[in-house]
Amino acid sequence: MENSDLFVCIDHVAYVGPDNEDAVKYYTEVLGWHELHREVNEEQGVFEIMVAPAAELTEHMTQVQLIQPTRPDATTAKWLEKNRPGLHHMAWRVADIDAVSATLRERGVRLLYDEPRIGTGGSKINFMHPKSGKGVLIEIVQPGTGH
Ligand SMILES: C[C@@H](C(=O)O)C(=O)SCCNC(=O)CCNC(=O)[C@H](O)C(C)(C)COP(=O)(O)OP(=O)(O)OC[C@H]1O[C@@H](n2cnc3c(N)ncnc32)[C@H](O)[C@@H]1OP(=O)(O)O
Repeated sequence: MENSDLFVCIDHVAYVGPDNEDAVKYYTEVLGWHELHREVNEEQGVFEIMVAPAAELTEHMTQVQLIQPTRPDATTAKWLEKNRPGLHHMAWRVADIDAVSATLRERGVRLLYDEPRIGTGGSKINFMHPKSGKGVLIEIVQPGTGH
């Protein structure tokens, strides 16, 4: 795969905190952002709200994903025990997650899941371990139809 075919844009940046309704109130009422989507992802143990600076997404617009853990054994709950609320990960959009995953593995990148899992809006997701992301947890995401 050519380097130019790997990544499309920064899809979203994820904030983790204990109270999503409080976080979304701040983004919408103080900062003037728009809530575009919300859902609970049982597998990941997160309640997430997608917000953007515009009411309609343009092609490569980056969203902020507000995340509240839904159970104590969720990875984000464990993260909150060790860190203050704040930026948790960055997600890079891809067109073909299987092809990109294969190329990244060939290049020695450590992906957390053998196969993609389901993310926001039916997207397909995987994560690069922070050790493979220069200290940053990076999600790769192939958008679904409800994104
Ligand atoms: C639904 C969705 C969507 O977008 O559609 C989502 O986003 S779900 C979002 C929530 N889901 C996820 O995050 C799933 C992927 N994440 C994970 O599986 C986990 O968080 C791991 C990345 C494997 C870390 O778990 P682990 O149990 O190993 O934690 P740990 O505290 O022992 O951390 C191991 C090392 O990774 C570092 N580390 C942990 N979390 C980090 C983070 N968010 N950013 C940067 N570094 C991080 C720790 O500092 C530590 O470094 P040192 O070893 O140097 O001390």
